Amino acid sequence: MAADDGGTDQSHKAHRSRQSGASAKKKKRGKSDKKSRDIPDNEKKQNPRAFAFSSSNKAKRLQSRAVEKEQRRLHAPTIDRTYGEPPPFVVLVHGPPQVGKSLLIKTLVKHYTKHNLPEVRGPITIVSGKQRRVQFVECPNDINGMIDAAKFADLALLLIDGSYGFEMETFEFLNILQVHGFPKVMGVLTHLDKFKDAKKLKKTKQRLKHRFWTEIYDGAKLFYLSGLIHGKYPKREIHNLARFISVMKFHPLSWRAAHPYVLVDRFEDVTSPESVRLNAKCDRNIILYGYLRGCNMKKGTKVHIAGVGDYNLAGVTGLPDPCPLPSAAKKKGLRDKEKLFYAPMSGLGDLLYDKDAIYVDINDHFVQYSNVDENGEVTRKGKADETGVVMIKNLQKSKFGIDEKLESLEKHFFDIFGRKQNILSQAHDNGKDAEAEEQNRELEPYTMGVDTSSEQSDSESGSGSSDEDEAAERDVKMRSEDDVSDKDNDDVTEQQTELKDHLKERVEYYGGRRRRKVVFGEDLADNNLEVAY
Ligand SMILES: Nc1nc2c(ncn2[C@@H]2O[C@H](COP(=O)(O)OP(=O)(O)OP(=O)(O)O)[C@@H](O)[C@H]2O)c(=O)[nH]1
Repeated sequence: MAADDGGTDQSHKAHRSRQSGASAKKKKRGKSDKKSRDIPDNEKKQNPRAFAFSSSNKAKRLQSRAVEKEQRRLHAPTIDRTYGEPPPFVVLVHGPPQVGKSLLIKTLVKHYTKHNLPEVRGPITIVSGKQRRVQFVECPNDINGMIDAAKFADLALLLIDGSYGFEMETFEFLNILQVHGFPKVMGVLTHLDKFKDAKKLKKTKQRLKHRFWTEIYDGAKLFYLSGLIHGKYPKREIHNLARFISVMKFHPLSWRAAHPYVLVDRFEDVTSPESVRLNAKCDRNIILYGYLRGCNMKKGTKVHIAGVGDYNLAGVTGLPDPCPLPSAAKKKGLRDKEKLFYAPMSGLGDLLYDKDAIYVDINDHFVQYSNVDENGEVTRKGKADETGVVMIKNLQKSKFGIDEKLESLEKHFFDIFGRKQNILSQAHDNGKDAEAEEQNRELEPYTMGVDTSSEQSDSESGSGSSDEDEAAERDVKMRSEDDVSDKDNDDVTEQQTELKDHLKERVEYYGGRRRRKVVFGEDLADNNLEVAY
């Protein structure tokens, strides 16, 4: 039929879009909106005034950002030549005596590893994240120790007794840091629980913060540890500090990056006992263990051991990492079991690596003793004639552990991590300050001398900021690391020349011991002394 043929080429009537009604209106509105949004760029340029900044603040911000970007571009790029797993970053904890250095390290180690550290001795390596290890070191209280420590610190935590104020040790150390490339520096105020009056505490915090900023650079990080809870610093504050350390960016210092150096975390005397017996002062063979930093070390190089002298290396050997990074591939987070640490000098950790052996320390309650009891009977049956069993029995008989042996060696030999008496204090004892000290000795402990009251009134006047703690916390949370660390570095170099010509030292007895207080220029002029609480 004809009707069937026409079926294929039948022309349909075109759709007629609606000209009126709700949907037509909506369509029209959509089109006009689109038009207004797509203003072409050249149109904007034709009328620049219409698109200028409406806020002067915004304009200023944008301009300074542009200048900053430009300046950063002009800086010589720092080349990081390290490859493989980077060695742990060294966090040095420095401060005058009794300020809380050991306690801070113990609390930080507890935070990271959930283990209690019995004592702080030598470097303590911990895994702080999937890609990062940190080594905590307590700075000795003498000037030689400070000089050595300034050479290897990547970050220096300067502990300051907030209840007393700045002490000379802090400024001496800052001066030493200046000539060692100035690593990152952060301040930590302790003993703040000694303040009874909250208002006074707030003012002192602010005063110390501004003084810290003057001495280092504006905006230098200062943490507050408000007191002790069950003999430890508060968890929240330690969490913030640890977070800051974990995310901090460390820029390689150029001299260090070009020279190999090792921070020794363990050493061993391998001289044959016979030659020591024959001559107690014979030349010793010492093995030093530690992470190699900077660049590669060649076998024949001469090395300088700080405080000991220059020596030839008999050999250099690569050992398995005693505290490896967790395998990043498998898991997202860092599980509790993997939180590793390595502190051979502090008596923490189960594994001890030697050149030719690994010592495994097993907890007593996991050990099946096969020792012979008092009656001569074997308490638990084992194969008595096996060599391994005999060796273990011999070990059980040994009177002195490896630690005691090392200790006795140290006494006779040298003390790498020694805590010698403060050379400076000795000098002062003998020198010009002896008189002043003698006078101060007559004063009661806990008294501050003549001008105490004037400062008290001084610290009461003025205004305090209430939002410092919040700001610190916020800072940790919303950290834009790149900007901050870059700024830090720039600021430090700018300010290095301005440090510390304007301060004086005052020796006094406070809190039952001798302290060297820092008195600043303006305080001297005003005859103002600081008061604690
Ligand atoms: N009230 C109070 N006591 C603190 C605070 N910080 C530390 N201490 C106490 O100060 C004492 C000394 O602490 P340490 O950690 O041994 O100080 P240190 O700086 O390692 O001391 P040295 O190794 O002798 O230089 C300890 O008894 C601590 O409990 C604090 O913020 N408030």
